[in-house]
Amino acid sequence: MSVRVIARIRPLLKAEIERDVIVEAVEGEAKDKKSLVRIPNPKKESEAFTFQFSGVYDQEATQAQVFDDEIAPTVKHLFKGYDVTLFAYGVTGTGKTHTMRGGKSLAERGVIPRLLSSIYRRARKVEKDTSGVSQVEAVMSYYEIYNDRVFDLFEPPEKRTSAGLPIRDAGNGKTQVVGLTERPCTSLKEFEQLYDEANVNRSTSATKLNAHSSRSHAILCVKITQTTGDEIRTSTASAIDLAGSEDNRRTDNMGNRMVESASINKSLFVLAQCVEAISKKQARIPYRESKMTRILSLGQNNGYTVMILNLAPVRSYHLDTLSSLNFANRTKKIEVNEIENQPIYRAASTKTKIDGTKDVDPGAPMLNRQPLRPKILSQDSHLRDVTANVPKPAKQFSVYADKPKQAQKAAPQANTSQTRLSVLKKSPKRTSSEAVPTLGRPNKMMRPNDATRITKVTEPALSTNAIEALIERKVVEALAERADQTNVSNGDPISDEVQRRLDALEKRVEGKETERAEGLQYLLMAKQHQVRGEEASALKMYQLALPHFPGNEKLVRKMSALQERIAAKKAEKRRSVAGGVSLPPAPAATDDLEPAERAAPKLKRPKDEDASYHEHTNPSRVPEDSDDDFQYRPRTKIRQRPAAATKRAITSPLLQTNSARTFLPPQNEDSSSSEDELATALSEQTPRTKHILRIINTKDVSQIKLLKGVGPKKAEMIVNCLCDLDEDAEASAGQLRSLGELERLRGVGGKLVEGMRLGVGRLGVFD
Ligand SMILES: Nc1ncnc2c1ncn2[C@@H]1O[C@H](COP(=O)(O)OP(=O)(O)OP(=O)(O)O)[C@@H](O)[C@H]1O
Repeated sequence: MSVRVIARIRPLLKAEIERDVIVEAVEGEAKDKKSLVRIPNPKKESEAFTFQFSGVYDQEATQAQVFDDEIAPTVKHLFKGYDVTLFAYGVTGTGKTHTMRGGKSLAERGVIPRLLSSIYRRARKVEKDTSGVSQVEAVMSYYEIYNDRVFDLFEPPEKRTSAGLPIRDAGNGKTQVVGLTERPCTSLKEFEQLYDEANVNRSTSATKLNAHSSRSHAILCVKITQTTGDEIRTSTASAIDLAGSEDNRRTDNMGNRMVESASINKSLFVLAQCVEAISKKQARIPYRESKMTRILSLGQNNGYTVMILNLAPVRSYHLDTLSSLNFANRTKKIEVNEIENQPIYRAASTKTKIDGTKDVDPGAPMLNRQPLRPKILSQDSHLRDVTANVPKPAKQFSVYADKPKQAQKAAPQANTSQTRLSVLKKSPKRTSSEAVPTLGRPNKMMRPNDATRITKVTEPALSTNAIEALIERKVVEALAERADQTNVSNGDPISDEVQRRLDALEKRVEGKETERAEGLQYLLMAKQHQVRGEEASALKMYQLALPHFPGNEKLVRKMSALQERIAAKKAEKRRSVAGGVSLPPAPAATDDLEPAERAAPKLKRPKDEDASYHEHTNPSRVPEDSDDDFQYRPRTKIRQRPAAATKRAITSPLLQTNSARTFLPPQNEDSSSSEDELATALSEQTPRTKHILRIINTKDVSQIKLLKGVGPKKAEMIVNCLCDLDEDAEASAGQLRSLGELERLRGVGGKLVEGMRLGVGRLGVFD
């Protein structure tokens, strides 16, 4: 089924006024529930755009209503073994944290505490209904992604390492954070205490748009384990409060806030790129370009995914709201595999004693797979209806037989945990020796004379020895994994003196790298602002970057050119105002205006005042003069495409990815054509070349420097060149498409590229 998207419009805040409300929730076809969001066209107020979602909640909607209608139904699926992912998405200050966490009072409690309450209630019911035969346990982990680094929120900040926790792929589209604390949590009270304590560790700060703005993405995972006899079923509910995208023209962020903001915007930008790539069915989805997208794994993960789109109702958010709506519109079309986690069966590890009797090792886990089922494809089907009304498709594969045939006959829909439970109740409890043949295989692999066979139908494919070997391998793997995790979080004790020296060394190295990285971040942001025509903000960024590059004359030259340009524009504006001429809006963004001008009543401004929103998506409207007199000559030019290639302006992540198909003219498709060409070019490369280009195109110094023969200085140089290419109309947004292009970058050359290739080849991955 597809990702279920619901929208929630928050009430007005104190400083907002009723007549600024432009977003409304409207009834759709179903009269009992609102399902449309209506918002005016920023270019023509008389027109409105309408977006349809699975549910739309207006300003009056309560926390209970949102939870009961949209989230509560997922708990049932969680207990059937499906993973559930809930995430709140929206611009800063639109109510994500309010929706997910909520307030302290009962009525104000958000989705997360209500979800936990519901889980505990259901767990008690399961235990009661089975007279204690089924036991349910819940453990929690809670972490944040701050500046693209993962930190455990159950650990106090002073215990954090600057690099954060590593993440790795855990198969099935899941990503695992290594070394994360898991806290068992037996009651709602216990949860609330843990959750509140952990939230103190979350990075929040005041910004102009939100006094308690989340500066990180927070991910709460509740893993529930249901044990019924020898069957162990686990599933995880993940509740994610994403940080909100920020248009820094409105936040006035500076310093750390700006760096955080850049990181938040970048990850949301990657998320939007992922959604775009999925919707265009592209071969490469850029999940790996940000930790948040790797962890969220939208469209890769199995189970149920619900996105809550938080919206502000007022005009000041107009363009951001449209971008969010467009993003959500695409997200709702993403298909997610509706596959429950496979149960694990304990027992069945038998050792034959000398006297011929068998010894049971009850602790040994054994995988007992579900038969494969085809994916159910449906759009916007309601979660509640999925198992209730949609009949399970006929089993098309029989890779592993789950139970002896008799049991299957008694329960024809053997794929749900409920039926499995009922089978367990009906049939006498399995003994360990019976458990062996449950690992049946397809007929073509069956061994007719296996001594452990019980029924003719489900002959075991593996001998007892093979099963034991399999179990042993699994146990060794599990132990190795655990050891791996322990190593990360608790290394061998070392003396205080050594630790002190290590810390000092780490700080020195980190300090230098962070300094440079911070400087580069400011430069990058300055360039982004400049492309958008936000010259005042660009200047601020250059000013912040300057201390990181002392004595850099080129930077100083850039800044003074920019200053002159801003002054000239202001003078021109003053002249035109004095002359009473109403000029069309300058391409420069609103942050170049004086506050009084910014607050000027809409009527006095030309009807095209929101043009800045369209400029970035409509190539023909990119401010032509924005770069001309301010010389941004890329240090490296690459002959690539004809001059007709579109210039791609960079804007806030939401705005940029919004090709705004709903309302923008068709030529906007051009904005993505360079990406398409890039994807095609990349898909034609050899794996080794692709690997190198992928690393280079991350523009991440820490990754690039690891390529053979590169090192930190060269890596930085390469990143600088790529950033320059961002400005170049001929390049694909600073993305390289071939090793030839890489070779031609300043300071790179064929020898170095060949070295990189050999270095990658030596890893043996691509041979
Ligand atoms: N449904 C609502 N009812 C009452 N107040 C709300 C609601 N939604 C949001 N608010 C208020 O709006 C303000 C901003 O909300 P919140 O902090 O949840 O935004 P956010 O989207 O999480 O922002 P950020 O991304 O900056 O963290 C808060 O004061 C919050 O109490």
